[in-house]
Amino acid sequence: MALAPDITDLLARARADLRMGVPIVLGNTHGILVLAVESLEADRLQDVIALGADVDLVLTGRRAATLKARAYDGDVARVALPKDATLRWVQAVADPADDLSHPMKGPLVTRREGDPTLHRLAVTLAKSARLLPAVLVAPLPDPKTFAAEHALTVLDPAAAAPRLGASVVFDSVVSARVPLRAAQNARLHVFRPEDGSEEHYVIEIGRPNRANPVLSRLHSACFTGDLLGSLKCDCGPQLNGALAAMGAEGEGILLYLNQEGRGIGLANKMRAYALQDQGFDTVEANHRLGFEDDERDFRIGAELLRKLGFNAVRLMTNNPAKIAMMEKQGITVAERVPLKVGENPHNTDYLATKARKSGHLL
Ligand SMILES: Nc1nc2c(ncn2[C@@H]2O[C@H](COP(=O)(O)OP(=O)(O)OP(=O)(O)O)[C@@H](O)[C@H]2O)c(=O)[nH]1
Ligand SMILES: [Zn+2]
Repeated sequence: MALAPDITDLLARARADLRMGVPIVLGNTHGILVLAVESLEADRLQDVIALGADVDLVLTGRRAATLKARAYDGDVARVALPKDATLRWVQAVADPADDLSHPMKGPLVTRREGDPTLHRLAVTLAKSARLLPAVLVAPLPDPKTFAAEHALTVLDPAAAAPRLGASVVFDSVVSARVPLRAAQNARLHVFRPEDGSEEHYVIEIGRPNRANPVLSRLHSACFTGDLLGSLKCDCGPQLNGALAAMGAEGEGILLYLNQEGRGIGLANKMRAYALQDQGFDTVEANHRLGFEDDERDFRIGAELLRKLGFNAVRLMTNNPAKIAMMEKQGITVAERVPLKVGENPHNTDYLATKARKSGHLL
């Protein structure tokens, strides 16, 4: 029946549940109960332990490496939850904030037997909810009944897994004229993803000919740099520089993608900043939190360009990964236009790290 939620709707509901600290159920005949560590509450932790099953604290391989725990499953590690585990302990394993001041007392016992497929899916879901990538998992012998008794969202893993990795489909919601300082003939388009994730915006300057490569920028949201004028990165000057260049040419397309913190969200980016104050660089900080260097889905940029009728760009970037992904998605990068602005004493190391570790072009 069309009134019932489909798998995309259920995934959006599951993300909201995890952010609120509500458990979800993955699986139909065999299944698991999943709770995000970031939103875990003490009474829910006790309830999970009281189920009496072997509970796992599932981390990414990156976080496990920092904790020197064996990740038998490669990209994820299943840490056996001690029966006397406290909320503080669980949070300290997941969150690196106190790694240096209160090093974990190990060793952490990780599981190697059993199938980690559902555990991996649970971590992916926590990431897509912009939470720390760490979840508590308890096996459920009868997931459907358990979910019904506790009014929990149930996801069928066979349906959920492909949706989590799929390209997002967008609806064009509205567009209207917004005269900008950099270009008076600008329009803002709002695109809404059908999976319930963040909206993205496109600023169209002039009326570029769809048959020619358009001057473009894929700009990732940076609240601190774009709005506050943070000196820790170069985002604000890049945003303004790109708009100014498009204004000077009389046309261009700036995609403002709400992928804050290279796709980890503002809260996690601030966790990364706190780690950077402890001496870790931008890449190391992401890894300690359990993330990859860059968690953005660059397919979104290509998708939006295509929706607006563009197949070729002159891309303003220093990031070769953006160029490669555009090409892979079938958008021709006719030219790379360097965008070197905004270097200052606070971001010299950040920019140098990006050049050294992420291959950014100088
Ligand atoms: N996780 C994390 N994200 C950061 C940090 N500093 C800036 N960001 C984010 O990085 C993104 C900036 O990306 P872009 O401006 O696209 O930069 P880029 O990938 O280097 O590519 P170009 O600017 O096109 O060369 C924004 O989402 C920022 O919020 C950091 O230290 N950690
Ligand atoms: Zn920034």
